Amino acid sequence: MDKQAKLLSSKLLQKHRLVEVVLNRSVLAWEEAEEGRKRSNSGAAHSHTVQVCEIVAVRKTEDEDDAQKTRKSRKEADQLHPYAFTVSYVRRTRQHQWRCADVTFHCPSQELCEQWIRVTNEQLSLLTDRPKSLLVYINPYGGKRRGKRIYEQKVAPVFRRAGISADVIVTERANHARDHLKTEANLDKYDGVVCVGGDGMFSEILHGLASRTQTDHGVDQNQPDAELVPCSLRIGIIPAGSTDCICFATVGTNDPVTSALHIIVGDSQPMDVCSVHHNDSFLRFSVSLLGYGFYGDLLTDSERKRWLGPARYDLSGVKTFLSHNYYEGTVSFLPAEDNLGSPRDKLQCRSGCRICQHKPSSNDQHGEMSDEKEKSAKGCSSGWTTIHGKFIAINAASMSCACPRSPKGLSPSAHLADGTTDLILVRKCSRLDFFKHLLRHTNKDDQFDHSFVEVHRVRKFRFQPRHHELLSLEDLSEPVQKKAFSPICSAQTTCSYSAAHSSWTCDGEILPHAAIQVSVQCQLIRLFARGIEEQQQQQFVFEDPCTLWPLEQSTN
Ligand SMILES: Nc1ncnc2c1ncn2[C@@H]1O[C@H](COP(=O)(O)OP(=O)(O)OP(=O)(O)O)[C@@H](O)[C@H]1O
Ligand SMILES: CCCCCCCCCCCCC/C=C/[C@@H](O)[C@H](CO)NC(=O)CCCCC
Ligand SMILES: [Ca+2]
Repeated sequence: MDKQAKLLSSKLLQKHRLVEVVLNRSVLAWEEAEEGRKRSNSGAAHSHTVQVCEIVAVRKTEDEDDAQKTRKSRKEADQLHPYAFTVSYVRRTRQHQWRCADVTFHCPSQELCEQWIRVTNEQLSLLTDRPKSLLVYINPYGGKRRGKRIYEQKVAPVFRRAGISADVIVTERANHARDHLKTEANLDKYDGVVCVGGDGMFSEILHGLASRTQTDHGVDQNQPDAELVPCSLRIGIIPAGSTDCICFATVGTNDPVTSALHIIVGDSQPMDVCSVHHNDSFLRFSVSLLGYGFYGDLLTDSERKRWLGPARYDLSGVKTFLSHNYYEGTVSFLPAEDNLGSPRDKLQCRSGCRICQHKPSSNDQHGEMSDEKEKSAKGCSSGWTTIHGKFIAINAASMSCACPRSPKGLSPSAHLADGTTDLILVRKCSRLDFFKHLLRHTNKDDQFDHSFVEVHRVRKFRFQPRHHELLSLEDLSEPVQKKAFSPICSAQTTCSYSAAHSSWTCDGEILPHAAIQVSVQCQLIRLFARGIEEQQQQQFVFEDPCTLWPLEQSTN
């Protein structure tokens, strides 16, 4: 099929200028017609192109405001073009933000106007990746408690314009969305699930959808080696939380309208999910940060300060930094040797990422090894690597974890969908050194370029706190009881403290066990996103802005 072949071509009026408008299978384009340019003595024609896949909707222009505006200032030529249609499309503005722009074309006859609407709609109906029906969950208490307003004022109008129907559930308690998805929701009715909230709310949606998928396929997710079935419904994230790192790292900005437009155009971004087990029982899934030590302590403290909103992280951050705790334990991991990238290669995961498209060899898919191979690997340490040490932080980042606080993230070169996680080990060091390491998360310097930091790209890892190594297997099945904090001032020049153990934060939730086994499930879910676009793909538009809507409101 020739994508360039013209489906329609007409001379129409746009803002009193006669323009040549062309539609083919991939593009809608318009530029001032030659006669118009001659008349107005303007030089070279400005041409405009919109990808058909980025058209939001086309409709007859019936809006009274539009009609009145044009009637008042009608010139002779306009009166010859009394019928109009409006195309709403995606316009890139700054820093990965998208807006919905409108352009209106006036036609000389009703037939021509209707033909344009019909043929454009026919092309849109061929875009089968676009969702028509969505199930939306809103957390009214996430972030600055603006989820409901953000959805109603910024997102619902764009969905309506695109002809998307949405069933909306405003959650009434924590885990409402998770439980509804797990057992009640009739998922056959929907083309996707939308989460309005932060990373914690996203985690609920992920758990509901992934667990439901395993149950429907008879897969027992308690088995650490079970091959999990990918979820068929995509998830859209409308950011309305405190960190929103999953949205930021998959879209490049935390902006509700941009996210809504990625949903409308039917984008699809596969994403790795870590499954976390304690012995043979499933604990949680993680897509962003699994952190022990610094981030575990920070999150534990910040949970008590939820009432402070996003500022709780700053306060708990300072407090945790000043405590300067370290923890002893053993980390074992299975390196992703066949992966194309490495954590320090400075290759960032971007839209259409080559590394995420590379499939690992069949016997290493999902990072799985046969039991025998794995056991022997552990025994002779050829596959698994074991490190014993005292750590200030152990972080596993399955994606960059970029967020407004740290625009390049915890692991700037981590990939969204390569089947690996970046395991970052920060050993005991002075407060000043740890501060320097943290500071590098906010600037261009390499946060891994310290003697006390190492980073490994892995498919699986385990952690055993030292405290537990002396216990029997039966004891290991008991939840870890947090010991009374009993600081021991170390003999170092700087004062560090060793409590018995920390907790793991798993995408912002605290895990009940310190001894965990983690396995990356390659591309278990898909988001309505496309990864961060390279800067040159952004269009910077300098001509007259067409109407951008919904009009900016101070809801964010
Ligand atoms: N109706 C509700 N009442 C109380 N808690 C809720 C409700 N709905 C969801 N939650 C819980 O609120 C927690 C926090 O929500 P959310 O992630 O949206 O915001 P946040 O914590 O401010 O942002 P972030 O996770 O990005 O830091 C989630 O763990 C979720 O389980
Ligand atoms: C001297 C200045 C030092 C500044 C250091 C900044 C380092 C920031 C790294 C931020 C990494 C965030 C990773 C995201 C994790 C989310 O799953 C989780 C839930 O939303 N949020 C946090 O853990 C919230 C984590 C908040 C950390 C402050
Ligand atoms: Ca990954």
